[in-house]
Amino acid sequence: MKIAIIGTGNLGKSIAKGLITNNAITSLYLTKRNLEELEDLDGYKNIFLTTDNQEAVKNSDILIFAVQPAHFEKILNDIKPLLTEKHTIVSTITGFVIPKIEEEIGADKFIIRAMPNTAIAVGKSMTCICSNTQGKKRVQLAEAIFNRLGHSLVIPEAQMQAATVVCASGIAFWMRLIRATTQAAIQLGFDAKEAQELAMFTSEGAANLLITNGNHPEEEIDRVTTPKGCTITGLNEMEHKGLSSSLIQGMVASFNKISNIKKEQI
Ligand SMILES: NC(=O)C1=CN([C@@H]2O[C@H](COP(=O)(O)OP(=O)(O)OC[C@H]3O[C@@H](n4cnc5c(N)ncnc54)[C@H](O)[C@@H]3O)[C@@H](O)[C@H]2O)C=CC1
Ligand SMILES: O=C(O)[C@@H]1CCC=N1
Repeated sequence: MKIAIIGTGNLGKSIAKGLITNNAITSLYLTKRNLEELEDLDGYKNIFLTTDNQEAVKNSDILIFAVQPAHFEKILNDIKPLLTEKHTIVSTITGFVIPKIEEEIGADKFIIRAMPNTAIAVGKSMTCICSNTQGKKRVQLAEAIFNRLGHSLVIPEAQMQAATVVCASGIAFWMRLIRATTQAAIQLGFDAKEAQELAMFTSEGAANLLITNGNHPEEEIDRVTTPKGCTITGLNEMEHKGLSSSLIQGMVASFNKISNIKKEQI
């Protein structure tokens, strides 16, 4: 696959690392305004670093856009004359809806919106995907790419804003939970390194129980909560302090912020 990542910042670089580690490329063009931060990716076979988006577009078939929302429109305009039948446009840009992309480059283009997360760097991204009418013909291609780099789900575009919060921002939310459990483990007597080890692998185990068994989280909780025991005592105290409620309210606030990002683009 001849892939270009237009805007190799935090997310773009994570995608690049995932693609390289999984041998998922024939060639990979990485573009960025300042290439210094990509030095560690220099020198790999078939990887090209450039500030020239047009060069990347000409030499690639799959174009993954990972720039800030405010920069996307101008970049689309710059590369529009170079787009041909061979190109599949994959946008990871938050809040930039397909009708707006079609307005810039035309509804005849194969347009996919993908919402991955930074765990794509280690092949563990939960990526949601949707497309325009033309892009439906290439959704399977997008699924194939993102399934190599984790797990993917095709959704209607109307759910993309929610997917951004749950999956993309979700990495930060889960990190904070892991950090908080690490802090608790330190208070309970472990040194910092051990505390993080306990927190990381316990959260991995919890997620894997659900992935492997397909159970509801409460079924797994019932297996752990001994009557009159320490687990239910801790859980109830967390809920008295608003654990579930604060997570839900935070995610709804995050969702509402995306509506403002969209308005800022108009
Ligand atoms: N960071 C994340 O976890 C996620 C980000 N996103 C979306 O991905 C996009 C990028 O986010 P980040 O990587 O966090 O931002 P970032 O600011 O780290 O990366 C953007 C990159 O684009 C480059 N850039 C700017 N103008 C350019 C141009 N004309 N040509 C080529 N490169 C250019 C910048 O130099 C920068 O390296 C945003 O739209 C964001 O909403 C989506 C999902 C997850
Ligand atoms: O925080 C943000 O706005 C972007 C979108 C999801 C992850 N990072």
